Amino acid sequence: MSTLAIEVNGLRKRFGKQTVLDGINLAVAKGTIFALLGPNGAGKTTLIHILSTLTEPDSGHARIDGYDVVGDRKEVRNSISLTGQFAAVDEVLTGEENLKMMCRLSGLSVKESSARTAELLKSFDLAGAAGKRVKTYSGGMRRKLDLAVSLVVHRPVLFLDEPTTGLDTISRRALWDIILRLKQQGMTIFLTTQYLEEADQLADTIAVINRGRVVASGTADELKARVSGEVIELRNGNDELLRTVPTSGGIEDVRHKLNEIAHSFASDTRISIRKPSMDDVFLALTAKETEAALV
Ligand SMILES: Nc1ncnc2c1ncn2[C@@H]1O[C@H](COP(=O)(O)OP(=O)(O)OP(=O)(O)O)[C@@H](O)[C@H]1O
Repeated sequence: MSTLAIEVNGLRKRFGKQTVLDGINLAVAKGTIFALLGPNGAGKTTLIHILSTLTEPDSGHARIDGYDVVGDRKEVRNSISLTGQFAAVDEVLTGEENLKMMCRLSGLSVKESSARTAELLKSFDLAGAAGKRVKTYSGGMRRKLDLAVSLVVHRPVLFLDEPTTGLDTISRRALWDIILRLKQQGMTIFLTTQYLEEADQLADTIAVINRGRVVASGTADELKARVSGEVIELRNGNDELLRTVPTSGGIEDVRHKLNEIAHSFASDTRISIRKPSMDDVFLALTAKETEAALV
């Protein structure tokens, strides 16, 4: 049996004249978290739609748990849960009513539905709000409920399209904890995000997508290593970042870089040298692509 939950080979998709996916290749191991990172319009949602059988590719192949997304649509649908950017819950109903309704629609008996609903409300920390109408929920509570609704029936692969977009830091961290717990339970999780920190914190493997192509993939550390050397950071007296400058980290290069720029900064400017962050990697990779496309 394959150890891969998701395999994508040469996937292409056009909308009219626009090539949205331009030959995507990916592999996601079972029981891992994979993050697809890319700017607005990079093609992330389109790829999730193809992998979850909502859209057909023009060419190429993709398999979920061994099933082909075009040839075995029913099997693929039975292997996945999907949570989109906008919650598919009924706002007039309470959280508990939404969950029970989804349980019943998924074929559980009344008794099973009550038990599963209670279990999900507890594990998503929504028990206190179970009897409140969803329209009174905060963004974080809604997102948790949406995720809980998609997990009524256990499926091995979970797709999360920008799960924490628009949430505050506390709600974002609460969702990260839930996502990590789902991985511990053995799920494979494929998420898209525009947040580098999210990919860095959660994902075992990351692919950076830009203009419909994977421009880099690997672990967060492997990607960071692609931006060679170190980064000089300059901050003012209030610890506000003024500028970052890439450097090899060697004494000669650091001296040279500082000599070049020192005269433009106030005398109380502080410097530190650090390893590249995911932000540096992302900017370097997507900027390179954009430059290439403009030549
Ligand atoms: N059904 C469609 N018809 C025409 N164009 C589409 C369709 N779906 C997506 N596109 C275009 O394809 C491109 C990629 O869109 P997609 O939603 O996949 O990007 P994304 O990376 O998910 O971006 P975002 O982070 O903004 O959601 C965009 O230019 C979008 O306008």
